[in-house]
Amino acid sequence: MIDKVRNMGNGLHVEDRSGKGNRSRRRGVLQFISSAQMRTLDEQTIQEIGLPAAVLIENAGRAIAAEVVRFCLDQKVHKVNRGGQGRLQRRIWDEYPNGVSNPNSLELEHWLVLVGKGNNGADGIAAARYLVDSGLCVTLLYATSEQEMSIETLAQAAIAQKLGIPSKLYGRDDLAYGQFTGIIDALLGTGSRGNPRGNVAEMIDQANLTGLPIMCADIPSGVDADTGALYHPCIQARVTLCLGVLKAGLTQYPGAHAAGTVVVRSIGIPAKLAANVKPAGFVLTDEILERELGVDPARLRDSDGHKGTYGHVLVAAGSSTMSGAGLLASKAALRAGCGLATWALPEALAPHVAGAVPELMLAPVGGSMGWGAAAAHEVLRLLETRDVLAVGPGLGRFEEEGAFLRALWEGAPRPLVVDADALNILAAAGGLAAWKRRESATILTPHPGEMARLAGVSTAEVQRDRLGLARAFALEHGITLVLKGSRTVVAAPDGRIFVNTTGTPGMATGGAGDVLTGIIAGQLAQGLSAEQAAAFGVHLHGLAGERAAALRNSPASLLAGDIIEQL
Ligand SMILES: NC(=O)C1=CN([C@@H]2O[C@H](COP(=O)(O)OP(=O)(O)OC[C@H]3O[C@@H](n4cnc5c(N)ncnc54)[C@H](OP(=O)(O)O)[C@@H]3O)[C@@H](O)[C@H]2O)[C@@H](O)CC1
Ligand SMILES: [K+]
Repeated sequence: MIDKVRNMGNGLHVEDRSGKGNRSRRRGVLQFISSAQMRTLDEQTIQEIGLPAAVLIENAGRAIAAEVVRFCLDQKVHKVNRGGQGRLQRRIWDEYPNGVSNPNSLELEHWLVLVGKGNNGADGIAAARYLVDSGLCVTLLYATSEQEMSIETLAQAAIAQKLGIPSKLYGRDDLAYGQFTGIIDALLGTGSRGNPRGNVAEMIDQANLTGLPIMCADIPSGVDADTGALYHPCIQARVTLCLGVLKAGLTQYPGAHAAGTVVVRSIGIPAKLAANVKPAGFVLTDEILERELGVDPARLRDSDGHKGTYGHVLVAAGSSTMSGAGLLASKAALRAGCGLATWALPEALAPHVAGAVPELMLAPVGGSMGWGAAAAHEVLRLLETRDVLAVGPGLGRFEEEGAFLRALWEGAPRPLVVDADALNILAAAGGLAAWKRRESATILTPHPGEMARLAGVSTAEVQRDRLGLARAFALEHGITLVLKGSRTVVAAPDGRIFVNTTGTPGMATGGAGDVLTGIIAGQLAQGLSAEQAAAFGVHLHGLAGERAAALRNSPASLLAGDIIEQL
């Protein structure tokens, strides 16, 4: 199966191209691995199985060339559409994507291939051969002389020379970029280390400056394949043809942005070998939810179920200036399918919100003091007859906040979701290190700023390696972590990682996090485990956000409450 992970706004869209036409669906089993794992897989295939490197490179070259042809034809269809020439459009689609297209439709294309000295460069040269045979003009631009090339790259360069494919050596030969229609970046792949240097760095800068569409072999040169962090300089691509298995760094920003549309294609690594590799993580699709997490995405309900079957969520949230947070979280829990929800809130707030959500029960706590140590004990008493506690949205900061949260953390014998202000209280009190480790399921849902406070690092450090940090944190503290932001990362305490595929930039709006907390708590109440509830929760939250955004004139107009209505 060929999977396509398409960048649309901040979302991650998976296309399955195995069927007829392109159906944009979040389907397929998409796992990602590190660059070290990929190198091991390459080596095992070559050395243990005996499949020559040249075969893998041949497959890689053919896959890259096919994607370039596809890209060129897509561009033509786009242009034709604008000109309204429907018949020509149909003709192009008829010949696409099966086999090599009519060379006439590609003769004006002239692609420049940037060739590095490693095997990534070899892939680029192999691609050049297939492109020439498809009717395109191609020029190779070598970063280094032959003496520095890997054995495979040298072999490919010799073949290209015999075929008369034009080539230049960077720094020695003049080159007019104006003649080209596109660029293949085959400078650096999984063997890349640190900031691109020397000729490679100059070639990256110049390629970006041309404004031409860039297609990357395997990864964009300058992206950290494991974290998605950018080195300097870094290719800014239109498409990245990822070879063999999706690389972890392409799932996270800013690497995901530099990569553009990511297409994952097989290069002939035997499935048996690939199956032995423990993935670094999974992209959340329906299949992954079902296969890896045992979640039924259809959310079927028992025909003889009653409200007690689906659990009772208790939300401890809200303050006089942030009353909406508790309402949003509680209502989202109900819409997520729990049977009942109770909102524990400061007594003074209760009269102002009574009746706002008729399905919701209110439990005023804390007397005239509001939130404090005494309120915590009332919350724990309420929890005796409820299934899940979510704490934090709109809570604010208050005296006795550490004692309040510690009482809940150590005293709640039920699944607990900790969000927003409760995360900051947890960080300020040093609770993760000092308090008793919880036995029941615990989910923390920080955004990058809250994560930074919890981990004692800067926000920039969190964002530099979201996958690595989330995994290490969940493992160390035995909790399930939902690290929010584009491509939300869910890390389970056993070290498994899931990257969310749904959502829209419109969801960057106040209250959206409170809604997520409610959805996750609602799933926990229905009996899902912490990692099931967290992963399925972020998936549902994003889907609902997409639907809600589509109903508005602009995604920018999305309100958190709209997300709840689309659950
Ligand atoms: N393995 C296989 O058999 C197969 C591999 N395939 C393909 O090959 C890719 C991996 O190939 P690879 O291992 O040769 O590494 P690759 O990234 O091409 O080059 C690294 C070279 O660049 C250099 N260099 C490093 N960092 C640098 C920097 N910052 N700035 C400047 N230079 C830098 C470094 O040399 P150094 O500077 O250390 O002397 C090193 O020699 C993989 O992504 C895939 O596309 C498959 O398609 C088929 C089978
Ligand atoms: K590359």
